[in-house]
Amino acid sequence: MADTQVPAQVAAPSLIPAVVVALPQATVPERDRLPKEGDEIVTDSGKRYKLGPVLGDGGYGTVFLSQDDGVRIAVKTEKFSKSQLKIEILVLKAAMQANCKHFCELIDCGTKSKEFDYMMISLLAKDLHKIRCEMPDRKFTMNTALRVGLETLKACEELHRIGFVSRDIKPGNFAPGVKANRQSRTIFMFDFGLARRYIDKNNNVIPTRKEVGWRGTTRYGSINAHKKLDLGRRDDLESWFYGLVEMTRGTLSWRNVVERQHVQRAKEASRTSGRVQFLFETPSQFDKILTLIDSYSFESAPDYKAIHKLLVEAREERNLRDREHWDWEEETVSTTITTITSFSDKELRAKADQSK
Ligand SMILES: Nc1ncnc2c1ncn2[C@@H]1O[C@H](COP(=O)(O)OP(=O)(O)OP(=O)(O)O)[C@@H](O)[C@H]1O
Repeated sequence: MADTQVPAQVAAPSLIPAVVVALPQATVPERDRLPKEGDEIVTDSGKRYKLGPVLGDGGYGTVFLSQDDGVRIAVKTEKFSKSQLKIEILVLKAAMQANCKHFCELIDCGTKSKEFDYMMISLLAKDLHKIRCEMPDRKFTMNTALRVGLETLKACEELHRIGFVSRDIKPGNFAPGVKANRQSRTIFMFDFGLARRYIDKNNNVIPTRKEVGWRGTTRYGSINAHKKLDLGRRDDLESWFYGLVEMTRGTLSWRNVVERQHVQRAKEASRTSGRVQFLFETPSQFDKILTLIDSYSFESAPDYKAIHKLLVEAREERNLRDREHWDWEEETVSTTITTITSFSDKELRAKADQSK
């Protein structure tokens, strides 16, 4: 109702400076205003993206469903003054240049002056944390857990290959692609808000800055993160490993521990007296993977191949076959053939229907 203020101005025009009267309120950008469902973003190239239902909320913004030439996509927006999208865009551009397989395509990006930053990226299904929590016993079958382990390890390797560390590796930052893009068996890494370059222009590892602040998520942070040390590739892999154990077992020894310091102690114990409990009912290869990761220093280039080989070995020991369905695909039960649809695909269709 912008018009409601006009009568006062009309009644006493001589009291109001001309510049104020002439300036329509709608043209003044409201600092850090986020868009909402139904709004349209017009990019610098003039392309228009209508924002559909909200897919998720982040710390500084909102992710929306949208469309690009009839293809469903995601639009991530973040408040102008808080935005971490610049680093995310840097990572996604580098990933596209290097033909990485485990990152969203960056379709478009830009800034709505003083209000918000935005980027248009390929659509993903529900993240691995949410999918796991919907599984019986809150864990994946061994077949899916190990395949997810292989896919997410590849994603970490790709990120490191293009010169970045995530510093926030966790199941909630990985998601399968959508069936419509034929990507439901590829796991994508997303959310690079805490990412950082770890190599300089000459491909040398940037020396550790020793103590820095806390980075990441308490449950999955490496022991170095607890010690507030600079984080490198090995720390991403330590976090990856915690996620892998959780997806395989359905729990982590420190799941119900709240205090960050106590979580650190539980992680330290998981290398000594608590190791058996930590790795309970996981493949014997997990113990070897943990030993390998723990042997790396800040500068080490991890041996991704060796970890990959151990995961493959765990699969072979159990005769697990690639042809079997993944936990988020609907099973083909006896003679009743159901369509293989990811949960998220269904939900997205429902969301899109609701907004029609
Ligand atoms: N490409 C995508 N496709 C579908 N949903 C997405 C996509 N990217 C993000 N989302 C959804 O939006 C949520 C928030 O996204 P993201 O984690 O990137 O934001 P964030 O602000 O960094 O979040 P946080 O504060 O949790 O770190 C995700 O949990 C996910 O549900």
